[in-house]
Amino acid sequence: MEHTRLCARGRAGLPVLSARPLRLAAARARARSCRPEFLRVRQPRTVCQAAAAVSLDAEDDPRALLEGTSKTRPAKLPEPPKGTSLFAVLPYLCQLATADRQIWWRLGGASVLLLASKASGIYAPICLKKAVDALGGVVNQAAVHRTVQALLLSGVCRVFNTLAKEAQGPMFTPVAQASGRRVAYHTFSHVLDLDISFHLERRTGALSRILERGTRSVSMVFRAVVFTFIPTAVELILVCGLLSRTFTPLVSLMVLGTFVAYTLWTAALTRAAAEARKKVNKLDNLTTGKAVDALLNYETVKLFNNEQFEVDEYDQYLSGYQQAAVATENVAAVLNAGQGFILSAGLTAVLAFAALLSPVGSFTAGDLVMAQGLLLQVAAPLQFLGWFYRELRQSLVDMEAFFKILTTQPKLPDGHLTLPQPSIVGSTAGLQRSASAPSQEHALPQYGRHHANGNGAMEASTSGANSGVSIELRNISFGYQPNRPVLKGVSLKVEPGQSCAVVGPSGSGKSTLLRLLVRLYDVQGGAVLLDGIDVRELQQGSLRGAVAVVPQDTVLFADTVRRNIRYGRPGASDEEIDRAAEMAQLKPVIAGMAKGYDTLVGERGLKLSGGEKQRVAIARAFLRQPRLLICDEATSALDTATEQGIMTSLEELAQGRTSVFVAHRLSTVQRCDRIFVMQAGKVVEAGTHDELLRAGHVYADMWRSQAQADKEHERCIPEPMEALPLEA
Ligand SMILES: Nc1ncnc2c1ncn2[C@@H]1O[C@H](COP(=O)(O)OP(=O)(O)OP(=O)(O)O)[C@@H](O)[C@H]1O
Repeated sequence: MEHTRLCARGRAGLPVLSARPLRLAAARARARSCRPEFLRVRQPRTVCQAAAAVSLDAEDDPRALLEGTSKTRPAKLPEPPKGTSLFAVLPYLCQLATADRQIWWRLGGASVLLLASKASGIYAPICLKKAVDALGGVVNQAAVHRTVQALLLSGVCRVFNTLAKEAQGPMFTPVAQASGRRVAYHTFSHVLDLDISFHLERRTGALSRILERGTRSVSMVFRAVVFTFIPTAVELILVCGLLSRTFTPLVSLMVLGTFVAYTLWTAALTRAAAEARKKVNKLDNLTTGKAVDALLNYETVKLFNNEQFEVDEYDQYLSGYQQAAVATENVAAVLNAGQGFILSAGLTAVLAFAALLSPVGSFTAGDLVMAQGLLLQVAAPLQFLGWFYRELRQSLVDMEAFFKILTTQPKLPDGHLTLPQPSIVGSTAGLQRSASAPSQEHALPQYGRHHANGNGAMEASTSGANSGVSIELRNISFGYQPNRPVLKGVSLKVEPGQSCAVVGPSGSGKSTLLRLLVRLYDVQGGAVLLDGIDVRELQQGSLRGAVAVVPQDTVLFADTVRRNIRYGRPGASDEEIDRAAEMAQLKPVIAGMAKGYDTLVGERGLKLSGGEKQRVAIARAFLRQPRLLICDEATSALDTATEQGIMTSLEELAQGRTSVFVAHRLSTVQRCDRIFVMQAGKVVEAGTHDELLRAGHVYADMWRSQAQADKEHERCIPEPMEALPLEA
């Protein structure tokens, strides 16, 4: 445990970064030592890519470590407790542990071992008493024999005591570990279920610290109770019984008095330390959050030459943390000193009074040796108990923030309806039609069937058949903040299978409109309807399972190209992935990679260019074969030639589905069935490209100015190199 603490907090007790950012930081250092000209000559982004490459290529495949692990999902978590006192948390932990079917025999085994270890621990001083008493009279050969026998037996008892104590760990640890896994599983799942606004309000680094400390606390409390508090209580009862019998019950009362004073002192000071700990935790969250933020924005930091600025800001948090940590350490020092004093004074008094209060002649020298042994025996875990109690209090503080997250309810309650399945079944097209070696199962028309992985992605598309959803926005209004409306009464309709475009100036609310379509937020007025159903009444799984989004900024997982594409439909075969990559014009890029599909793309996909990342997102959409395709500036990072090729592919994908394109470059959406022009949160015009040009308003102006800009751009393109004179 001490080891874990050191790892988590660093040697000086300061928070350190988790392994991943550390690797990135190490890679950054290595990248720094490279010749900057070399890095710059290749491509501007190479500094960051080199860092990612060094950190990730060197890694072994983590999946190799997971062979043979359990695939069964952990049982549901009990309701988190209302408070975070030990009495509120204990029933929660009991409920947690009892879900494990092994608990009862393990608990029985651990109890037997506990009693055996405590009994043998107590019997050792009794043997010592016998050894001393044997030498109390005439010291002859027989007396020495008896002493040696007693000493040997005492040694055996101590060995047995240690073995039985150590065996309790393997007996109970699987239960504690299973509970830890269960808590971590459900917490992670819960956090993923929370809505986007929860995540936008929090820093990822800080959130991960809260979760990490929370799950650690659960196992800490477990250990404190099962391995320390209960065994110490059992030992105390046994020792007090023995002391009462040997001396007088008053001696036992004095032992109990020492324990009570010790506990009260510990409790009082720990309460004060808990307040200081809360501050330490907050600063710890901020420090980690700051570091993670800077590392995630590594490229920006580098390009603006702001390393020192970032380090200075980080250091401010570090110094705040340092102050708060020193304050808690001071409280801990006072606490430890008081505990030491109470224990030493109390136990000395117990021994002295045992001799004074007991009738003369009623006890032997051996009895005093035994009492000393017993008291030391019971005091040893007590010193531990103090540390454990402090840890326990701190764990309870850590749990407060953790339970707060666990009890946070998503602001978007799930609906109960599912999208009606498309009724028209046509011939298979898209991936099935063109996949080089489709599996037999996938070769069948599969309308209305959700994929076995449960993500709801459609597995087939139609050529000519219509599996699209209808979209209707009824006078919707929305703002991220109450006093700043973004959408002000937007109404529009798109028929199933139609393609539409949303265009307009930056900040007019186009992406916001798309977020409302997939219900990342709820509208504040009006309604969003898909297939005539208010999205608030739809199960979010059913809604998102029918949609594929190609976002404005694609961020990839730190995994292989193959796994990143497969994310569009986790059950997809390699052939389907290959076909999707082809449709997204990604194959030439993959062919140029050393490990092809198995190339790692780096942290957040940093090893790929913006256009390549965008094409991975497009490949995912092809794989998903959605009923509603949403492209938010899907080709903005591509050159014109690649853009045209991909637009043709996307148009093919869009056939028989409903599609919504947000684009700034109007030429990419002119073939859409309907174009909605937005300005300042309102739809100001709607129609086909030709209709809008004829109308001669906003769209026509945008078109003219873009055409003008394109012409000027063409004029600026220099002549081919060979046509230029070699010397001016
Ligand atoms: N999460 C958010 N919280 C608060 N305000 C936001 C949030 N996201 C967007 N906004 C604001 O909402 C407005 C509309 O943003 P939106 O992204 O929808 O515009 P857009 O038309 O898609 O712009 P662009 O073409 O530049 O992508 C902007 O003023 C933006 O600052």
